[in-house]
Amino acid sequence: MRDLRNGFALPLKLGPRLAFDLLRHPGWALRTARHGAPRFANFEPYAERGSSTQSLAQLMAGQSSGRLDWALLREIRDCWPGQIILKGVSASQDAVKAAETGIDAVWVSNHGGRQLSSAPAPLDAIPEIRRALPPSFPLALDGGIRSGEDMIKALAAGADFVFAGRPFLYAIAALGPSGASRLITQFAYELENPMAQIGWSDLDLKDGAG
Ligand SMILES: Cc1cc2nc3c(=O)[nH]c(=O)nc-3n(C[C@H](O)[C@H](O)[C@H](O)COP(=O)(O)O)c2cc1C
Repeated sequence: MRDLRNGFALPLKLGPRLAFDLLRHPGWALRTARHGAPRFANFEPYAERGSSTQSLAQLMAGQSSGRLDWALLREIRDCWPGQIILKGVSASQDAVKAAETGIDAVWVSNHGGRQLSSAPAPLDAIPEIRRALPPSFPLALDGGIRSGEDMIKALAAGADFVFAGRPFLYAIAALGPSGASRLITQFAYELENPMAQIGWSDLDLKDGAG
């Protein structure tokens, strides 16, 4: 699966635009030359290091084949003694079925809108899902969370846990490794003002608060 379009052949092929990027970001160019292009560590058992973007995309597409139906989920449940969180749920009927199948928590998500452009926004989907499940059933949410205020909306709409994906990529791309902790500090800061505005003194009190 090794593809020679990685490495130095690629900039030459892509021409002046990439050469311009290399000149503007020599540190990045040197790191890439030394360590190779960034890769998904979780793909490593399945794809050779240095595989092309196209072959990784094919591998990924093979993972989304629609084979995961409720019967298979039941089999997985019966085989796996640990906890299972089902990610990608956006309909209350599916959330209820997941709970009936013995799933421990549901993660309301459209995978960042990257799989199906028309998938509903998790923030729109979660209130009905929350109403359909017992209050103590754990619900997580991600997708489009960009600020502390977004987190408050998700929590108020029924989430027990809120996650962010791409903001961490952006923060690290902009600031390097320290970007991740900087973003967490920023999120914490952004939570404080809306909490004060709506009278939440503690996130644990959200269910009892106005
Ligand atoms: C580069 C990238 C790769 C992702 N790969 C997966 C994946 O393999 N499986 C998955 O369930 N979600 C995947 N996601 C979706 C994230 O887990 C998460 O649901 C999404 O990024 C949340 O939305 P946000 O980025 O708007 O916060 C990926 C997201 C990005 C940006």
